Amino acid sequence: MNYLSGTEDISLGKLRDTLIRLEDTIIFALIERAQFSYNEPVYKAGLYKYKGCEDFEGSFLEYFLQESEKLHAKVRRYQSPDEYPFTERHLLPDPIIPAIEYPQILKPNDININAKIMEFYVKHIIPSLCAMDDDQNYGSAATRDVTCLQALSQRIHYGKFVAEAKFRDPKDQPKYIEYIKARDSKAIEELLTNKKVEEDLLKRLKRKALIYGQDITEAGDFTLDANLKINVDLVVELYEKWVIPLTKEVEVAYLLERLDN
Ligand SMILES: O=C(O)C(=O)C[C@]1(C(=O)O)C=C[C@@H](O)C=C1
Repeated sequence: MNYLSGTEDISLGKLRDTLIRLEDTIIFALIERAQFSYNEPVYKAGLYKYKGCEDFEGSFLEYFLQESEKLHAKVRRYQSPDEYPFTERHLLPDPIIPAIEYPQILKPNDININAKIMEFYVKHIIPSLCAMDDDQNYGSAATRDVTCLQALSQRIHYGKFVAEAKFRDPKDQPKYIEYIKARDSKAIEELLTNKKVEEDLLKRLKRKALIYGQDITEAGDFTLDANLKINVDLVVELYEKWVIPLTKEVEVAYLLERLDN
C-alpha cells in the first residue's frame, strides 16, 4: 500500500483489492521457488559457519534472511506499517535515511507472527512444493524462499488493516467493543469472518494457479496443464490451512489490543 498518497483510504474494498494483488505475488513467488529442488541443507540449523557471524546457529535460510533484512532495515523497510521482519528488531541496524512520517492508521502494536510463518513454510510448504532432491542450488533456493516468506508475511500481517477497517464500521463497532472487553477471541473471530469472501478467494486462487502455472503460446493458447509449474492444490491448501487462519489470528490479536491506551 502507498501510505504516502495522502488518501488514507482503508475501506474494506480497497484493502481486499490489495489482498487480491498479493495472491498473484505469492503464486509467482512459489512458481519461482518450485523450479529448484527441496535442498535440505538450506533448512538445517547449524550446518555451516558464517564468516563474521560465527555464533549464528540457525539455518542457511535464516542466515540469509537475517543478512537481507539488515540491508533492508537500512533503507527503512521495517518502518513501513505493512512490513514485518523475521529478525528480532534489536538485531537490525537503524535506517541510513531519515524516517518517514506515516499516517497513523493502526493503533501502535507489536504483533508479529513471522516465527509461525517460517515454521509452516519450511515444514509444510517447501517439502510439498519442490522435488525432494538436492540440485545444489542453495543460494537460488534461499533467495526465492526469502521472496515467498516476505510476501506471505506482508499478506498475513495485512490483517491488522483489515481488522482496523472492520472495527471502524459503525454497525459492528459496539459488538467488537463488547467482545474485546469480554476478551472473547472466539466471538471476535466469528464476527470478522466472512465465509463467502473466503470461498470466493479459494475458487479464484485455484483458477489463478492453474492459469499462471501454464505457458501461453504466441497465438494466445494455453499449453496443456500436464506440465504445470506449480501444484494447484498446494496453493489452495496453503491459503485454506495457513494464510487465511493466520490472517484471522492477526486480526483477532490486533482487535484484542484495539482499546488499550
Ligand atoms: O476480507 C476479509 O474480510 C478478511 O478479513 C480477510 C480474510 C482473508 O484472510 O482472506 C479473512 C477473514 C474473512 O473471513 C475473509 C477473508
